[in-house]
Amino acid sequence: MTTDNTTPPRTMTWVGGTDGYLRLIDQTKLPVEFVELECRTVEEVWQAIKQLSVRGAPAIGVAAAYGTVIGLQSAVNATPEEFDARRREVTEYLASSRPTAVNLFWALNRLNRLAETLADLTPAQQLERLLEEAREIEEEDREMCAAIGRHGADLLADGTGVLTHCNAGGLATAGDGTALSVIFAAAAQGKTLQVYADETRPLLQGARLTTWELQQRGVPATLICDSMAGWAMKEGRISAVITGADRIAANGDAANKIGTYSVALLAKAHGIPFYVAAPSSTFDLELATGADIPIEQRAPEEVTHGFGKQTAPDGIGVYNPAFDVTPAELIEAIVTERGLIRPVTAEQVAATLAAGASA
Ligand SMILES: CSC[C@H]1O[C@H](OP(=O)(O)O)[C@H](O)[C@@H]1O
Repeated sequence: MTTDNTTPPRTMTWVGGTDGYLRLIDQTKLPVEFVELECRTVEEVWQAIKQLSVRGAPAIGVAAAYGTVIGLQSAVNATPEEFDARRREVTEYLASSRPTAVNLFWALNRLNRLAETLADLTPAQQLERLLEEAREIEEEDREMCAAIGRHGADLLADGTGVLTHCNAGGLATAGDGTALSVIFAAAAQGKTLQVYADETRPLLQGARLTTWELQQRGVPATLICDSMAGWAMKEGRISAVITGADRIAANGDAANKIGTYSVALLAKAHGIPFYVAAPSSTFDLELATGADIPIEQRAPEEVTHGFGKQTAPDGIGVYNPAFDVTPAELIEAIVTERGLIRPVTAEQVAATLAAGASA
């Protein structure tokens, strides 16, 4: 619930039936404007993911699932062969939107695997079933967020100063978030927390989105520049760090927003536990380690012209990786909907994910 006891706005909502559309909060406009986009073509969904109107690994997966349904609407009266060809075209197109968050590929693969079992149905019947699966993916994510909160809340003691990086809140998921779900759950236990939110350059998800969510929920929050995290730790303001993740390898190495690795090193240097919160849909067990996690490189203008103001000379070279990888040995525990992965080892990852039933 928000401070005025209302339910927080949903990151996205499917409107209608198989001929419906996806309505989503345009996160590039927050926190100054609350604007919702109506995506009625797969190109609009692709663009919304690419430009971070919808962002955050789980939210990207849910949006891509609904985007697949939208992309198939034009083929609902085609032959089964044409419908299948269109599905492969649409899912490959959506997969090209962003490379790092594995939830995107996990959702698309889930729909494709389901479709392969529906060959006896007409395209219209298949589309009904694919929409049902997209709705299921959304609902499961909501439930995983809640379970992550339950499993992680006890990690944060009353009076904790918690640092978080980027936004791993409700806006990044279909539910209450991952890292923020742990914070919301701990606050709901009556604990007093002081959250320090890294602004998270260059796109400022922390400054724009995490602070907005925490204010909505009445959780005390302080905004800091990314460069202030180490000093805040040195001053004793921080006693725990928790972030989200976009792709976690089989050994527990975790890709997350650029700057997370630096924060994890700072936490280690100050003896502060560094936690990652993520659902099982964020794990990529085909990767033994984080060495091969694809890191998205984004446009130089995000650094030199952030939100319309030029802050660097024309022609300067820019390096703008959107993610980095934190090695498992820097992570105290990974909070999943199936419990804590601690210690963070390949064996513990496998054991926890095999636990199956969400708590
Ligand atoms: C709950 S996943 C959130 C995760 O996604 C963010 O990346 P982006 O804003 O580029 O989609 C960031 O890495 C967050 O930790």
